[in-house]
Amino acid sequence: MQVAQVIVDVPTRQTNSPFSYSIPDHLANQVQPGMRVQVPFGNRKITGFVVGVSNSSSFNGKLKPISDLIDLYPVVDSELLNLAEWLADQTYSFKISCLQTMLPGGMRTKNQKKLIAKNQQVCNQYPEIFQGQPEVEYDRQKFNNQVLAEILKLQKSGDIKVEYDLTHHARPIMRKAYQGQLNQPQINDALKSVRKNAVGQIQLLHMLRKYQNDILLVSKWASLGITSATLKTAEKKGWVASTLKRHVRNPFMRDVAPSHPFKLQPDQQTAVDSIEQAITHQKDQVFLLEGVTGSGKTEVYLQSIAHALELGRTALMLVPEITLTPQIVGRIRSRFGDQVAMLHSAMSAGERYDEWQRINQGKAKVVVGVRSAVFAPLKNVGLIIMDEEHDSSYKQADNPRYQTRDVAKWRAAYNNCPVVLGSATPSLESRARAMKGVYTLLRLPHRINQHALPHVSIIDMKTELAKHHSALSTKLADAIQVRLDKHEQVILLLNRRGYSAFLMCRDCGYVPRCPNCDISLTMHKDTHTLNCHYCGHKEPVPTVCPQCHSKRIRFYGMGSEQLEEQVKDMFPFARVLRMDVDTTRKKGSHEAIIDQFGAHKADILLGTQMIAKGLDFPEVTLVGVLNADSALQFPDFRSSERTFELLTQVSGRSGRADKTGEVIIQTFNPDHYAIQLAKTQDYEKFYATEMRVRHDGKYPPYYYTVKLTGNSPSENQTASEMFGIMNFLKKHLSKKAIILGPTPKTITRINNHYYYQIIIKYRKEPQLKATLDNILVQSQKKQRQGLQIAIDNEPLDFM
Ligand SMILES: Nc1ncnc2c1ncn2[C@@H]1O[C@H](COP(=O)(O)OP(=O)(O)OP(=O)(O)O)[C@@H](O)[C@H]1O
Ligand SMILES: [Zn+2]
Ligand SMILES: [Zn+2]
Repeated sequence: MQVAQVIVDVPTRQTNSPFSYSIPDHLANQVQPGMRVQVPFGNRKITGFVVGVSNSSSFNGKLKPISDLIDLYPVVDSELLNLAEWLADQTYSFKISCLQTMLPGGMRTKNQKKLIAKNQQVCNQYPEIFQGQPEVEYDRQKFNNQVLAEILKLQKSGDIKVEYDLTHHARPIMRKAYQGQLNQPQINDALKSVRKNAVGQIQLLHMLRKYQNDILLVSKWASLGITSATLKTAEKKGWVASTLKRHVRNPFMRDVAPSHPFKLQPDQQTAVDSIEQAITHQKDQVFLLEGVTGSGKTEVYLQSIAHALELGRTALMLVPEITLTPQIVGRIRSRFGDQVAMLHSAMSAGERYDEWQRINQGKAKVVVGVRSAVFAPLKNVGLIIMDEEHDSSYKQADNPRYQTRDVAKWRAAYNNCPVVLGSATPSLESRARAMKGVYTLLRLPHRINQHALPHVSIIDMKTELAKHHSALSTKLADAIQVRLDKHEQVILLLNRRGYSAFLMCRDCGYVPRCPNCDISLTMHKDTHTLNCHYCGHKEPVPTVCPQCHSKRIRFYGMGSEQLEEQVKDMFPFARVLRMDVDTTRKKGSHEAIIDQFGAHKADILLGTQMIAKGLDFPEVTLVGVLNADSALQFPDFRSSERTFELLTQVSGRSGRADKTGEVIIQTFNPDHYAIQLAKTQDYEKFYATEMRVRHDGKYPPYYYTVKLTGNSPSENQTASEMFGIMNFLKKHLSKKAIILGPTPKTITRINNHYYYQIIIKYRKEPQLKATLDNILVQSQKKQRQGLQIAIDNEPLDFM
């Protein structure tokens, strides 16, 4: 008898040990690791992942059989199964959530499946499956066990393809299409009969010769030079027939002209050589590519990827949240064309599934994507790149709370390939590792063609605001005017981190707060509501103060919309584009804004963090930062690092080509070292200064850290449970471990749950792993009593 080891999905009773189930005869030799199945559990049927199959069982007694298959082929390969094991261990989470994280969103829920016959012969040979149709819906009720076994065999041999139909999530898009109806002699006859000046029809007939009975979308015909008017005429003559065809979703949305590799500059060449060496010799070496903004890091990535492809291997390139990447994606596609697959959060479930399939089937050789793409089912990986490796979007905030960098390194070790971590402002963790020789440091200290880094000046807004009340300092306003006169371009950054627009009564100081959370409500002008960003609570904007009935209840803080109005008032002839969450909600609008700015159809691009990174426009010679320090007030040990990074990145958008760039930074903390060092763009000095701060404060990278968070509807319960956990930790860890807390979190109440946290800082704690594993197991019992516990290994912040 065959036995399957199954990781089951039972909320509040999770465990990392698989359960054994017997494999019923009709599924003998068909159940494989990496498939999802349905199994009985108690008196329910639940989903599970098969992680192993064996021929006997150590379990004495009768095993329950697997009830049914959810997948007809493994959706997770052996590499990813291994990875899940490691990930669960690393992040103190359950294997089931790791496995689910690896699948594209649309596949996590139950979907209809389609069976597609390889060819007509297969279709005819198995009428019990296909009933004469080339494609049928997989309906478990319709097929008995014997037919199911047959389907599984045919799918294994490649005679049947199984596709997940995401109809419920993303309907297939059907578009008008035309199909040729003529054979070659008929085409010849038609050509003789048609008038000489009917150019369109003649052209169409020639196309029919080539495409015969193919069904082509109207858009495809158009690209061949055939108009829909010509097609309609041809339809009347019976040359073509109209029909509908499934439009294959193209997440790139537009074609990209091919590009060629640049001749590398010496520093770039040295970097590419080292990376290529590691690819060729299959070494899982980690490189830190530290290059100032505009030093040509992207070109290094592209040529290294090309090398991996030449050796018949694949490449994975990770980028921060996609808002900043249309330009980068364009550059990759222009080099590698259709071999590129893309995975990011702005794509629909259907698009992501299509791309996932292309990768899984080996059709895509280069994957570009955000954090979750690190789980792309690429085989034979030859190179992994992480652009902007310091970016905070690489850490997942929910279970499993993984750091993409660690997963990338794991996969590199598994595939014997190098990892390239690239940044102008590497995370202190990575740079410290490079100093120790754990990573290989590659540096690009100069901009391409020796272009100078832009000149940066700092404006003290305290003195500025004493003089006048404008968001733009005199110096910044003057500098903008100069650019407008010279017909150059300007980028203005409004730093939104830790900053939002709120309502306040001018008479009594009343600020509307969320009834469920300890936080003030944020003003949303587009919907004209006050929203809570934590629980989703919404209420109308009051016209009188609920506390003192004054009418002087006003809106405070500057949103990008207000900034746009002010800029337009000051420069009535300037063409201004605004990029923020409101203007980029519609699909493709982000690209549209960037294209427009790139084509110099606007003079000023203003926006939030999304404009800070990755943009490469030669005409931009001025960057203004409206409020550099809104992140500095955060009680967060990384706030200086974040501020320095952001200022360096956005400054790097200025003067990237022949024209010299200028940057003007407005701040209330002109003397803060993060701002002073951003002025000289001196990463080395920043690194040295910040390392001292981290050393003195016993912060990473000198200490390892773990954050434990607990929440429940009762503040008393949360606090007392967290005290219990603290005592447990004290008992099991050494005297050297630093245990901070429990303390209420910065925002203690969210959605009427009370949050407390404990921070552990340590250098060496052999008992830590076992202790936290114990807490993880206990957390399931606590959860049933209403307390949620989260363990965050190496948290991004202590807030
Ligand atoms: N070897 C080269 N010769 C000529 N031009 C190059 C070369 N390498 C890169 N470039 C060009 O120089 C510009 C800057 O390069 P790139 O955008 O790759 O830098 P980067 O370091 O990735 O930038 P950032 O980190 O600031 O976004 C680009 O326009 C790029 O096309
Ligand atoms: Zn009031
Ligand atoms: Zn709320």
